[in-house]
Order: sequence, then structure tokens, then C-alpha cells
Amino acid sequence: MAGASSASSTLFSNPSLKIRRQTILPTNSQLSLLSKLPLSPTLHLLNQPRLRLHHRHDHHNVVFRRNHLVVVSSLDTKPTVLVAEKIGEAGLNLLKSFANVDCSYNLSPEELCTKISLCDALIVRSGTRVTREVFESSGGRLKVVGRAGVGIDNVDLAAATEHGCLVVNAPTANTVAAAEHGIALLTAMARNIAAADASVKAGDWKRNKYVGVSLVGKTLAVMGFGKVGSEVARRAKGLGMHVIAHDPYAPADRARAIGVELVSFVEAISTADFISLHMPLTPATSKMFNAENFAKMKKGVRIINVARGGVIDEEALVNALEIGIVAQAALDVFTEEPPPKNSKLVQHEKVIVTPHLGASTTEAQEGVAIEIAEAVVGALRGELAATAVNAPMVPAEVLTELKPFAELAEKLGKLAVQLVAGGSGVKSVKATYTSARAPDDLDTRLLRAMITKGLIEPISSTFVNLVNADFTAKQRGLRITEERIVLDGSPEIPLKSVQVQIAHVESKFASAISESGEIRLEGQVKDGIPHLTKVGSMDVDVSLEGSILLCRLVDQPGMIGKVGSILGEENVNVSFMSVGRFAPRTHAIMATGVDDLPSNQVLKKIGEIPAIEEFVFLKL
Ligand SMILES: NC(=O)C1=CN([C@@H]2O[C@H](COP(=O)(O)OP(=O)(O)OC[C@H]3O[C@@H](n4cnc5c(N)ncnc54)[C@H](O)[C@@H]3O)[C@@H](O)[C@H]2O)C=CC1
Ligand SMILES: O=C(O)C(=O)COP(=O)(O)O
Repeated sequence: MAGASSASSTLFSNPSLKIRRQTILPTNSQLSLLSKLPLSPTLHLLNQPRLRLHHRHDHHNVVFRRNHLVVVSSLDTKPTVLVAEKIGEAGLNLLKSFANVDCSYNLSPEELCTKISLCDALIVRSGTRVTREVFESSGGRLKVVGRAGVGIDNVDLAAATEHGCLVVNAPTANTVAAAEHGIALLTAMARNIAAADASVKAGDWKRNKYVGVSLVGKTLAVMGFGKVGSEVARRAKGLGMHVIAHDPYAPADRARAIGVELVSFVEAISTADFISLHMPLTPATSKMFNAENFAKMKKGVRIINVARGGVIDEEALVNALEIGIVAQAALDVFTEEPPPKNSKLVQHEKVIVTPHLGASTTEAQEGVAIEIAEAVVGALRGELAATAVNAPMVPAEVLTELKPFAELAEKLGKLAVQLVAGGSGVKSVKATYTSARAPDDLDTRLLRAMITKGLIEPISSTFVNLVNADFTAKQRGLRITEERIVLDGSPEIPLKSVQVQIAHVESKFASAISESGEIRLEGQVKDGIPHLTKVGSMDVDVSLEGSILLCRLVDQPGMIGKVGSILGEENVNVSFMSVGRFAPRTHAIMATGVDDLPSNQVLKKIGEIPAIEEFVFLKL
């Protein structure tokens, strides 16, 4: 059995079907064996190096997994969400109203990789590492990873982006819980609560041993003045502490409003009696608190860490505790979680520890679960989540407004790339947006992504979306530049036109080359429908539905009829025709929209019409 079955999927694998992963298609005997399986599956095979199926919920799928052919029964249309760590009930219920939810906790990395190819979304907390291998194992099906919490250092964001997988987090619902835990650790550490408690329970009554230190009037340095840091600062002020903060990116007015002074890193760590850490773990903050910086601290400083273990060099902290630079430390987070049983740091008598409980209050977990469930459901519906971590955030109203223009952008990209003559190699594309909107009021990232999608998808097996468009373009050596032409007039509609130009290439259809030497297509949205309005230097007007036959011809009577009747004879339905010409009875470009795909025979006949100088058939 290759992997466990999920709530929505029944997996069958049969050792006799075992075939090499490199094999492109199963043999006939393997297929016939498959058809005898209890599900009598409708076989759906993609003739690609890897059999990958996306969003096909209406029949049985056949996929390769772990060198087995696996039949997946997914007869319903709901997506599948794997919840890999416990989240609040309200969030689960919300997910269940929209998706099949598979709650499988404590999966090994191997089990996660096995399961993931059957999942559209994955929800984790800090205990699951979502590695590159997870994205690779998903075979393209995983569309969104939801981090039910703030820190996303356990998710390989680069790999997610490369695989076009959106990562969303729940950045607000556990702020207060984390801040309260920070304050709880601060006070518990100052008054030796944990050790005193253990000692009384062991039958001792050592009132002199557990004398603490007072907080009032002491200086607390809040390192990282974001959501949690600010809430810690607020609470510490209530305890009568003098609060300073260090955060290179925090606005001074927000600090001022709370009565906190923003200071340099060195000033913060060298003047504080207590230091509380609240920055994310990033390459820049990794082991920021190291031997060199401990040496700059005030002797007897006390440290609280509710951020991430990795921001502290734990060995250096043990040493700083030993030599008395650090009097005490209160830690909720560790480089390795859970930390090794014999960890010197955890066992140190001057250290109090909790098992990453910062976000663990009933209230925070309910809030986080709802926050992440909403974000994941939204993402699976195709909406862009406001809490997207690895994609540009495009607000829902902007998305709605730009929808037809995004469709236009993709279609222009798709048409333009089909005009490139073989062997030319597309390297340089320019997108020009003509709009009456001020540049700040028009977010073109979605349009650029859609042009990229249109350009790349027809010529590769790469799936392109807003998440991975820029990455994919860069990886393929495709440079996309953008130009804005600002018009006078009413900015009610976002754009007048979108133009796509491909430079330094030959075209299969010479008339698509503009006077400046690039393949050029331009389009507009008319009554909500994308139209092609320019080919090369020639105006046309073609609604971008179905496929398009572009012909350059001698402008003479009867040409529409001739082309139309050849198509008609072969039962190819014409949806529209548009002719743009240089001057009467010179040359013209005729664009014909067709609902059906003409055969090669039909295209040949059209090409043989004497007045047709060149033609190209473009699929949308
Ligand atoms: N222990 C727990 O259960 C919890 C831990 N956390 C951790 O706390 C961290 C902070 O959470 P939030 O306040 O919600 O995030 P946030 O993003 O609101 O705040 C982080 C702040 O750190 C600042 N920062 C970044 N680099 C810095 C640097 N080199 N030096 C100083 N400041 C720097 C940022 O400018 C930002 O203001 C999270 O990244 C997470 O790792 C959060 C919630 C619960
Ligand atoms: O939100 C965060 O960053 C946290 O560290 C909380 O982690 P958790 O969801 O409790 O595993």
C-alpha cells in the first residue's frame, strides 16, 4: 500500500503494477490490470514524463507514487486539505464546509511526502517542516500551504514559489497570546517561580534561595518592535518598566505612541536589564545573539525568547550563563524542537523553559484556526489571500476589476509566442499599458504575471501563476520590461490597452512585426471581452474567443467569401471576421475567429488561395 488513505481518496496499489518511475506510460497489460481493480477506473493518463493530474476530481486518477501506479478514487469535486497539526475546531469546521479535510498529525517527513500528492492544501503549525521535497512530491497538485500562526521559517518559501504554491499565514490572531507568554516568562523568571514551585512540591521550603529581582524601574529592551514586540512593550510599561526597542524597520511614531524609544542594536543590548526577543528568524537574524553580542551586554542581563530559537547561538548563551554575563534566560523556543533531552541549555539551573507555548491559548488557537481556514479556502477558490507570504498581494476588488484585462494579457502572451518562428528563442518581452490611471493606482503585477503565463505555458509544461511568474520568467532567461503610457481623461476603467512586444525574434507571420522590428500585438477590453486590436502595425478588431486565423492578403473583392467558404465546407464555424488594411486595394490583414479547429487540409487550401500572401493559425 503506497501511503495511507485519506478521507476523500481511496488508494490502491498493486505490486504487479510496479513500474519504473522513469517510464512514461504503463504497458497495455498494466492498464488492463488496472481496469480490473474494484473501482474499474476511468484511466486518465498524461503523456508526460511524470503522470501528473491536477484538479481532476470527477473521475478516478492514475498517478505514479513511490514507483507504484496508484489509482485514486476522487468522485467528488471538493478539494482535499491536509491538516498536519492540531488547529482549533471552528477553523476545522470552516474547512470541512468547503473541502475534504484529512487531519493526520505527527506524520514523518516521508509520510508527508507520500500524502501530499493527493492534497490541494496543507495546513501546518511550527512543528512541521515543509521542505522542498514536499513541494516536489506534490506533483503540482498542492496549491496552498497555510501556516496556522506567524513564523514561516519552517516552510521553504523559495521552493513553494518555484512550484507556484501560495503560502499564507495567520499573522494576527496569536499576537496577544505570544505577548502574554513573554510577560509570563519575564515575571516567572524574575521571581524564580518554576524552581520554587518544584522545590515546594519536593517538600522543601527554601525562602532564602528563591529571592528574585524586581521589574519596576528596570530597563527592558524589546528586540523586534512588530505586533508581538509592541504588545510586550505596552504590558511591560504597565509593570513600571522603562522600555526601549530596537527594530530597523519599525516606524518611530508607532513607538512614540506607546511611549517607547527606538534605539540602536548596541544601545539596546548594552543598556538593558532585560532583553525580550521578537524578531522573525531570517538569514539576517540567525544567531544574532552570539558570543560577540553577549560580550556587549550589561553583566547580569536577563533574556526572554518567545521568537525563534535560531536567533540565539545556544552554545554561546550557555557560556554567557556560565560566566555570569547572562543571569537568567526564559526560553519558549529552541533551535531544534523538541530540544535534545540532554541539552545543556534546557537543563541549566538559570534557565526556565516552556515547549513553544507562546501561541497556545484556547482563544488564540480558535482565532488562528479561523484566520488560516479563511485564507486557505479563499486561496483554493482562486482569490488572492491578504496574508499571502510569497505572492504580491492584490486586493480582491482590484482583482475583480482587472479580471478581463488579466485574461487579455494572458491571451496576448499566448498569441504572441505562437507568432515566433522556431529557433528564435524568446528572451526580451515588453509590456506596455495605456491607462488614464496614475501609476500608483494601477497594479500591473497581475498583468505581467498573466502575460508571462501566456508566453510560457504554451511552450513548456510549467504551470505559471501569480506566485511563480517572475521566478519562472527569470529561470527561463525571459526578461519582461514594462512601460506605462498615461492618458488624459477618465480613470474609471483601469486600462485602455495592453501591448505585448517580443524583440529580437523572427516571426512566422511577417506582418506581425512592427515598424520598429518586434512582434507586436495589442488588445483592449470591450464590453468585458478581450479583443485583439493591433497586429504589427495594422489595426484589426477580433474578439479573443476560440482560435484565430490571421491572413495577409491582397485587398480585393471576394476574399472574405473565399476563406469563409473553405472553412464552411469543412464545417468549421466562423465566429467573426475583421479586415484591417493599409489602403484600399493594397494589402490587408484578415483576422478570422473560428470555434472549431480547422484540419491541416483546410489550412493548406486557404494558403493556396493566390491572393493570400501569408497566414498563421493561432490557438487560444
Ligand atoms: N513562541 C510562539 O509561539 C510565537 C512566536 N512568534 C514569533 O515571533 C515573531 C514576531 O511575531 P510578530 O510580532 O507577529 O511579527 P511581526 O512581523 O509583526 O514583527 C516582527 C518585527 O521584527 C522586526 N525585525 C526584522 N528584522 C529585525 C532585526 N534584524 N532586528 C530587529 N527587529 C527586526 C520587523 O521589522 C518587525 O517589526 C514571529 O516571527 C515568530 O517567529 C510569534 C507568535 C507566537
Ligand atoms: O505563530 C508562530 O510563529 C508560533 O511560533 C506559534 O507556533 P505554533 O503554531 O504554536 O506551533
